[in-house]
Amino acid sequence: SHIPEPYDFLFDTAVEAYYKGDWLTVILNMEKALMNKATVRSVKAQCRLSCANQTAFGDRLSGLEVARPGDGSVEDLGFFQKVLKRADCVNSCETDKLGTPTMHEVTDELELEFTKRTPYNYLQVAYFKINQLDKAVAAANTFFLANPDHTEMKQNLDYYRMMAGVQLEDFKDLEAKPHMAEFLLGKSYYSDDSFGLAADHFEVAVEEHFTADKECRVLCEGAYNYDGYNYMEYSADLFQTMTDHYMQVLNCKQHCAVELASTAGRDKPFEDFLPSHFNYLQFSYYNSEKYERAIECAKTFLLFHPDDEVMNQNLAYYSAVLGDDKARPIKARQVVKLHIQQSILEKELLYFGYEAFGITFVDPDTWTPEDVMPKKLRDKQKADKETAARITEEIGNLMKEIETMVEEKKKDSSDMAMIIVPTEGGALLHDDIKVTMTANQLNGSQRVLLDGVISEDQCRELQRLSNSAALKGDGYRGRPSPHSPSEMFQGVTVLKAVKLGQEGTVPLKSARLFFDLSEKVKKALESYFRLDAPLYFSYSHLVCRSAIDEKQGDREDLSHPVHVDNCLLVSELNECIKEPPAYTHRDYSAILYLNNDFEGGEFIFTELDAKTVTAEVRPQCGRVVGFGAGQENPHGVRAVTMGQRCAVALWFTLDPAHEEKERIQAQDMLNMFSTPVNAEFIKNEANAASEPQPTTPEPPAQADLGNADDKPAEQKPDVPADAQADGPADPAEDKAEAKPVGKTKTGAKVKAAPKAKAKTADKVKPAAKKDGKQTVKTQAKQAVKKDVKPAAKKTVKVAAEKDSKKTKAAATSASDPPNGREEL
Ligand SMILES: O=C(O)CCC(=O)C(=O)O
Ligand SMILES: [Fe+3]
Repeated sequence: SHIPEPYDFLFDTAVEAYYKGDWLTVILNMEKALMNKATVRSVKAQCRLSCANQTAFGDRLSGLEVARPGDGSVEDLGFFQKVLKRADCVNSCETDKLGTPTMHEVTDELELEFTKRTPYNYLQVAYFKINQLDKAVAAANTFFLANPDHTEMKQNLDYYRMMAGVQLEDFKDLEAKPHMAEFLLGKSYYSDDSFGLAADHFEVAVEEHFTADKECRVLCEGAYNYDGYNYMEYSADLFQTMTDHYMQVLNCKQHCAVELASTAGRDKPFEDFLPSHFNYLQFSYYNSEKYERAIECAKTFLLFHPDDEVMNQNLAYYSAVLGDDKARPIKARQVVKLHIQQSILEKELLYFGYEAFGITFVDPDTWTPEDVMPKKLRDKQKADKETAARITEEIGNLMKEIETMVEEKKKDSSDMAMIIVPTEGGALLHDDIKVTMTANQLNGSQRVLLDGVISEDQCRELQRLSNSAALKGDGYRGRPSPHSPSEMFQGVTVLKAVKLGQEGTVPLKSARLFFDLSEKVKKALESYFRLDAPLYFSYSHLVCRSAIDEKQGDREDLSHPVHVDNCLLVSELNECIKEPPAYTHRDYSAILYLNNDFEGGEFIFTELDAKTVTAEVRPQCGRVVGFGAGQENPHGVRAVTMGQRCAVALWFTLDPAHEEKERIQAQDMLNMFSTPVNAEFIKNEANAASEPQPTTPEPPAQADLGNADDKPAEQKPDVPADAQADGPADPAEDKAEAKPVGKTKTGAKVKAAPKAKAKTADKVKPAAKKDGKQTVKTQAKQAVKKDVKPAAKKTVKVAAEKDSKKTKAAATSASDPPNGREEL
C-alpha cells in the first residue's frame, strides 16, 4: 500500500520553495504536509482502535483452558499476553500503513508550527500569488483564527473583504473539527429559534463528539513523555514504569474533554461541553414538541448533573405533558452512561495515583460526583481554598489601608488647594462627552449639561429594555403616572433589569448596559464636580413617560411637579425642609436622556417658588443634566403631550452607608455571569414563599444569560394554556454565547429564576394545601388559579464562596491588541 511521505520533509520543501517564489511547489508540498500529518494521525488512531478490538483485555488467556482462580501468575501471563499482542498489532498495523515507526517522528518545534497553523500562512501567500483568491481567503482565515493577534493577517483579511470576487463563504476554517462545527451550527440555529435544525445539528455534534473522543483517547497511548526528567536517570521497576506511563495516558485521556471543547478563535474551552449538548437538545426538542426526545435528553443531562433543579423541573414538565406512564420507560442514552462510567473509573485511578505516588491530576469536568475525589484530598483542597481566600482578604484589607492613607494625604493637600480650585468645571473622563452648558449658562450653581454621554444605539437599547420590562407586566404596564393622570409611567431598576435579564425576558446585555452606563454618568459627575470623595449610587431608575392621547385636552399640569431631590420643597414659603420622607442623603442627581421623539417633556430648573423658570433643557439622546440634589436646584418636567419620553434617573450619595443595596446585588449577579467563579446561587429565602408541589411540573425555564430579544416567546399548543402567558422563556439569543438553561458561560451554577407560571385548573393544587414537607430548598411552586397574577419570583443571591475564586484571572480575549508581528 501507499506510504505517505514524512510531513516534516514536505514542510521544509515548501518553505524552501517559498523563498524561491516557487508558489506551485509551496502549495503542492504544504498541502501534502497537512494531508499527511492528518493521515498519520488517523492511521495511528485506527490501528490502535482495531487492535484494541482484536486484543481486548478481559478475555481468558488464549491457549489455556482454565485460568485457575487464585493463581496470580497465570492471570498475569494472560494480561501480558494481551499487552504483547496489542503492541505487535499496533506496530505492524502502523508499519504497514506508515512505514518505519520513526519515519513520521517530527521535532517538537515543527509540531508547534502545525499547532499554530503556520502552514496556512505560507499557503495564503502562495494561493494569492497564483490568483486562487478563494483558497487564499480560506487559508488566511484559518491561520488568523489560531493567531488572532497577527496584525498582518488581520490586514490581509480586511483587504480580502474589500476585494471583488471574494465571498463571505470563503472565510472558512479549514481545520474545523466536525463535532465543533456541528455544535456551533446547532448553537446558531438555536439562537435563531430554529429548533428543528438546531436539534439535527446537535445530534450530529454528539455523534461526532464521541468519534472525536475515541480518536483523541486512543492517540493518548503514545510514547512516555519524560518531560523534565533526565530519562537516563529514570529507573523504575516494571509496575512503577507501567504506572507512570499509564497515569500519563489516563491524564491525557481525561484531557480530551478539554481538547474537544476547545476551538480556535475562543480563548477558553466551552464549559461543561458534552452535557450542554443535551441541555440544548432537550429544549430544542421541547420546542419541536418532541417530548419523548426531550425527556430522553433531559434524563441524559441529569446523568451528569442529577441534582440540577431546572432540568428536573423541565423533566417533570415534559413528563406531565406526555403522561407519566409514557415518560417513565424512556431511558437516558446508553453511550453517555458508559462514557460517564468509564470516565469516573479513570478519575478514580488517577486520584489513586495522586494519593499513592503524588502524580497530579486536575479533573477537567464539572459534573464529577463529589465522592470520586478522595476525602483527604477534598479536605485539603478546601483548606487550600480557604487559605487563599484569607490571603486575598488580608491583601484587600492592606490595600484599603494604603488607599485611606493615600486619600488622607491627598485631602491634606487638596484642602489647601480647595481655596483656589473651583468646585465645578473639572475634566471629563471621556473625550466624547462635551459640556454643553455650565452652571453659569444654566443660571445657577452645581448644575451642568453634558452631551454625547452615550450613543444612539445605546439609547435605543435602553429604551427597548424599558419597554420589554414593562411588557412583562410586573405592574408597570398601564399604570398611570404618579405625577400626572395624563401620562403613563413605567420604570425599571437596575436589579429588576438584571433579574429580567437572567430570566431571559430582556437581554442580559441590556441590563448590563444600564448598569455600565450609569457607572459612566457617575464618573462624569465625580470628575466634573471635582469631588474628592466618591459618589455612591442611591437609586437608579430607567423611566419612560408616555402621553395618553385621549387625556391631553387642555392639560395644565406638569409631567413631574417642581421639587427638590433631597428635601421637601414648600414653595409658598420659598423653603426646603431637609427631613424624611425626603431622601435627605441624596447629594447629586443626574438624568440621562434617551430620546427626543416626543412633544413637551422639557426639564426645567426653577427658583424655590417653583414658578420662576431659570433654565430649560430639551431632552435628547446622550444628554445628561447633572445637578446638586439640594435646594439650590428645584426642578421639574413639563407635560409630555405626545409620544414617549425615556430617561435614566440617577441619584447619588456621598455617604457609603446609603449606597443602594439593590445595586450591589445587581453587580454581584452580573459578576456571577461573567467571571470564572463556580459560586452557587442560592435562593432568596424571603422570596421563595410558595409551597413545594412536587407533582405540579413547571414549564421549562430557559434562562439565557446571553442577551434575549424582545420577541415574545412562541405559543405552543401543548403547553398548558396559562403557561403560555409568559411562555417558555426565550432561547439563547446572544449569537456568540447561546447558552442553555441555567448555566453561565463559565459553568457557574446559576439558578434560573423560574418562570412563575399559572397552571391549568386541573393541574393546580389549592394554594392553601400544606403537606408539611416544605423546605426552603424545595422548588417553590406557584399555586395559582387562573387570572391570578404570578407571585413574586424567586430571586437568587450569591453564596459566600465566591471570593476565593475571584483570583482566577480572565484570559486575554481574541480582541486584545495585536502583540508583535510575525514575519514570513
Ligand atoms: O425626568 C426628568 O427629567 C427629571 C425627573 C426628576 O427630576 C425626578 O425623577 O426626580
Ligand atoms: Fe428630581
